[in-house]
This record gives sequence, C-alpha cells and structure tokens, in this order.
Amino acid sequence: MNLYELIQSTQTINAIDRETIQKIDVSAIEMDSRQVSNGSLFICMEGLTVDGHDYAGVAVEQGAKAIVAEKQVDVDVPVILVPSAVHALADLANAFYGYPSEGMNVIGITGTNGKTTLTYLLDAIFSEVGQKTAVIGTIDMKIGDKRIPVENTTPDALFLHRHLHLMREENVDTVVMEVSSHALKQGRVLGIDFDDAVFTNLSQDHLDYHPHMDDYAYAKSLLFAQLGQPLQGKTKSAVINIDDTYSDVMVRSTAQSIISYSLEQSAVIQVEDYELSPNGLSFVVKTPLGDIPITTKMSGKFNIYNILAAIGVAYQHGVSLEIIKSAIEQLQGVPGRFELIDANQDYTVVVDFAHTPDSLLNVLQTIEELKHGRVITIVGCGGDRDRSKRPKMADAAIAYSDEVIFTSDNPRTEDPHAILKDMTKHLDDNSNHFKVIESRRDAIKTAIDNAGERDMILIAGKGHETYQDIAGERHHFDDREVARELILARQKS
Ligand SMILES: CC(=O)N[C@H]1[C@@H](OP(=O)(O)OP(=O)(O)OC[C@H]2O[C@@H](n3ccc(=O)[nH]c3=O)[C@H](O)[C@@H]2O)O[C@H](CO)[C@@H](O)[C@@H]1O[C@H](C)C(=O)N[C@@H](C)C(=O)N[C@H](CCC(=O)O)C(=O)O
Ligand SMILES: Nc1ncnc2c1ncn2[C@@H]1O[C@H](COP(=O)(O)OP(=O)(O)OP(=O)(O)O)[C@@H](O)[C@H]1O
Ligand SMILES: N[C@H](CCC[C@H](N)C(=O)O)C(=O)O
Ligand SMILES: [Mg+2]
Repeated sequence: MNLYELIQSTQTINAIDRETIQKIDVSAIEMDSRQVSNGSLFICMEGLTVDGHDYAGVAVEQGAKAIVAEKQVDVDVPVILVPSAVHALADLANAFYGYPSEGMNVIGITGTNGKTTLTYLLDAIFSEVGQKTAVIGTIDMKIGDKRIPVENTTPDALFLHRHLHLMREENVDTVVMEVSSHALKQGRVLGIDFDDAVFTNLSQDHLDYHPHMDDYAYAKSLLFAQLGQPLQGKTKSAVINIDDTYSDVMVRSTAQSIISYSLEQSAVIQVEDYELSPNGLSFVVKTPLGDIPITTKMSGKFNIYNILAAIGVAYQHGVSLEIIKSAIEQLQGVPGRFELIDANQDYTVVVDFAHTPDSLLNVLQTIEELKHGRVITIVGCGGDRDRSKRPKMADAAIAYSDEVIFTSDNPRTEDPHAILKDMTKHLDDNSNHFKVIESRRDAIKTAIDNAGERDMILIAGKGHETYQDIAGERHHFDDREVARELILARQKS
C-alpha cells in the first residue's frame, strides 16, 4: 500500500515530504523490530519493559522503509512523527487491512469474570443461527473450525486488525471477543467497530496494574464509550449486568441503547425463578419477546448471569427464542470452567479457572449447595500479579472448605514460597484446616489419596491452562490430566 495514502488515516505532527513518501510502498506494518522484513513500516511503541524507539535502527537494518514515532529517531529513512503511537498503530493497521471490523458483527465482552464463558455461549448461539463465527479470548482464537494459539486474552491492535481482516476474508459473520482491562488501557482495541459491548461484573483483580478499583472500572468503561454516537440505520447496544455495583459507570459511558440484565430487579432480560441442582440449572428468562425456559448442565448461580448476558446480545440481534434455548441447552460446558474429572471414582473432582477472590467465592458457594461430603480446595495465586488478592483468595478457600491445600499456581518470576506466605501469613498456623504443599502435583496427589466417599475436591486457578510458569519458564502441566492420572493410580493401588 502506498505510504502517502496510508498515513492519511492518522494524525501526524511533522510536515512530510509528499514526493518522497509517495514513492514508498509499504508491504507490512510491524510494531516489533524482530518481525520487520523488507518494505515494512515500523511503528515505535513505548512499552512497559522497553521503548520501541530504541529499536528503530534495528528495524531499518531489517528492511523498514519508514518509521512512525512519537519522538525523533536517528535513522536514514523517513520518520513520521505522531502525537500518539498507540492511536497511530490502530489507525494505520485498521486502514492497511481495509477496516475489517466494519464488515462483520463484532461483540466485545468486558468484566472481571465470565468473559470466556460468555464467548462460548455466544459462539454456540450464532453458530446455531447458521452463521460463521470467530472467537478471540483467553483459551485461544477460533476462526470457523480452526484454532490458533494466542499470547494475550486480547491481543494488540496490529494482531487484531490483521486477524479481523483474515476473518472477513474467510466470510465470518460474527466475531465474539473478550476485551481485557489491560487491552482497553493500552488501546489494543482502538478502531474496532463494535456492534455490542457487554459488561459482566467487576470485582478485585489486577490491582498490580490498575492503581485502584476506579481506574480498573474506568478502563472497562472505555469499551462502552467506543460504541460511539447512535447512527441512523445502525443499532448498537450495551448489554449490562445492572446487579453489579459498577454497572452505572458503564451505563453512563455510552450513548447507545442499554439492554440491562438482572437476577434481582426489573430489567430488559430478567429471571422469573431459578433452581440450582447437582445436575445443573433450570430457570425461566423473561424477555420483551417472551419467556424462555432454560435447563442447562452448567452449574452455579453465576452462570445464570452469563446466560442472561448471552440472551441480551442474541435478543438485540433478533435471534429467535427457540434458537437461543436450543443453543444454550446443547452447550456442554467450557473447558476448565467447573470441569468435572470423572474416572468413575466415588468422590468428585472439579477443575475451575477461578483466580480472583470473587470467582473463588462463587465457585465455592456453588459447591456448598451441591456437596454431600467434605470439601477439599487446592489453590494458589499467580506470581507477578495483584498481591493484595492473595490473602482474600486464601480466606475464601478457608471459609468454604473443610480442608485447604495451598500450592503454586504460575509463580512466574516470583519466589513460590513468598507467594504462599502472602496467602497464608495471616492464618492461624496451628489450625489443621490447611496445609502448604508447594508442588502442585503433590498437592493434587495428597487431596486425591485422602478423599473419602462423596467428598468434593476443587482444583482452582488454572482451568484450561496446559502449562505452569516457574521462574519464567513454561513446563507442561494440566490440572485435568494430572488429576485423572492420580485418580486412576489410586484406583490401581
Ligand atoms: C503488562 C502488559 O500488559 N504487557 C503487554 C505489553 O508489553 P510491554 O509493554 O512490556 O512491551 P515491551 O516489551 O515493553 O515492548 C514495547 C515495544 O517494543 C517492541 N520491541 C521489543 C523488543 C524488541 O527487540 N523489539 C521491539 O520492537 C515491542 O514489540 C513493543 O511494540 O504489550 C504487549 C503487546 O501488546 C503485550 O503482549 C504484553 O502483555 C504481556 C505478555 C502480559 O502478560 N500481559 C497480561 C498482564 C495481560 O495483558 N493480560 C490480559 C488479560 C487479563 C485477564 O484476562 O485477567 C490480556 O489481555 O491478556
Ligand atoms: N459471571 C460470573 N461471575 C462470577 N464468577 C464467574 C462468572 N462466570 C464465571 N465465573 C468464575 O470465574 C472463572 C473464570 O471464568 P471465565 O474464564 O469465564 O472468566 P474470564 O472473565 O474470561 O476470566 P479472565 O479474565 O481470566 O479471562 C470461572 O472458572 C468461574 O469460577
Ligand atoms: N489472564 C489472567 C489469568 C490468570 C490465571 C492464573 N492461573 C495466574 O496465572 O495468575 C492473568 O494473566 O492475570
Ligand atoms: Mg477469559
């Protein structure tokens, strides 16, 4: 693409010599010098670890034909100065790839918990309608039947516009994506033309990155602001859980119509009555188009919220009540979310991705309603992440379990002992209520070897993850595989 044409899509600072840059054809846009090839346009991004401006020279050596930067860099190719590299990256990538999100339905989901679960619900509903769908989220990226691994829950703007383009080329109708607060604060989703934005809930997480809860809520609200002004002929909506304390922040951030959902008060999408049982949930959802009785194998009151959110989006898109019901009832569950490990043992083993105080409380309260024996919880906290959630997660585990085994999650670059100390130092050491077993495998083995008939073991925090990050190195580790192997080993012994 011609560089002169391309830069018309963003705001620049310096006067550009039109004749020079009109001669440059850009073969790719890159934000990482290691990816630059001959003919690339390199955008210097100031990161949290390094400053991309320091890599401009390397990018030119690799073949970059021009540089986009926020400050002058000493290279012998044209340098286009911009007021914001974050905006320039989004504008240029969006233009380079032909504004791909405008040609598809794009649904953005934000909130502390429930995003991944909701992507699975919406994928099931839009697939049931007969649409081709794509999903971008924590587990992976899915385009039709293809699954592509991702590093971040919400990737950077360049990756997003590039892959949205690919999705449009592959005739995807609807893209469902998780939008993390990191992504919103770092401008990773700028330029995406969202049709709907969903707010699930807000509770403590990421206070290593956000200085306080208001900053975290403000970041989430940016998704609702990005829906823009209502346009004639195009209906957009904000689907919002009004039972959450922070819902007002989201409601006030958007000019689009609000589809509220609630379990407790009057809302566009609400619940008449619900029943939680060991076999799942059953409840009646009231919508302006009529009632939908739902029976699902998904467990936990919190999943009613996820289902209401899905119904809110589907309702906005005119999906029939029958299709909504059928898609939700067929969904077997989400990998690593309340996933039962069943090898015909006489005790229950649940693997769940709860890694925040609120999600851990939710999953344990669900277990409280389903249990028939003792509850044994295995839990740890990730390293290089919010330290203040550690004692709170420990308290949640202690409050609802007969026994807790504190263990390692992903220590990353932190000392595993220090993380476990942060979790347990306020607890009474003499209590025989908890143990600390640093090795996750040994912790799972201890729980399985000692489980009695009808006991329930919760292995929390890692869900679908297939690795454990120790000292910055990833080793293969899957709670589900390890639990199954140890259950079978106990049966043989
Ligand atoms: C803390 C954080 O959010 N970091 C993100 C951030 O990295 P960073 O700011 O450290 O980047 P950097 O390494 O300083 O690099 C700056 C620039 O220099 C460039 N560079 C760098 C090196 C080089 O040799 N050449 C070069 O050009 C880089 O490509 C980049 O453009 O920008 C990167 C690109 O967008 C992200 O991949 C990275 O996510 C890291 C891997 C991460 O772990 N993030 C987590 C905290 C996160 O974002 N999590 C949320 C989900 C949370 C949840 O769901 O609960 C997510 O959306 O994944
Ligand atoms: N609506 C909800 N409210 C509270 N807790 C929930 C809700 N939905 C799921 N959970 C709990 O949170 C855990 C994570 O759920 P899920 O993966 O759907 O959330 P997420 O928002 O995608 O998380 P992440 O920020 O890590 O991507 C689940 O394993 C479950 O324990
Ligand atoms: N997206 C979340 C996942 C946390 C999962 C947990 N297992 C951990 O490592 O803390 C994060 O990166 O903070
Ligand atoms: Mg997720």
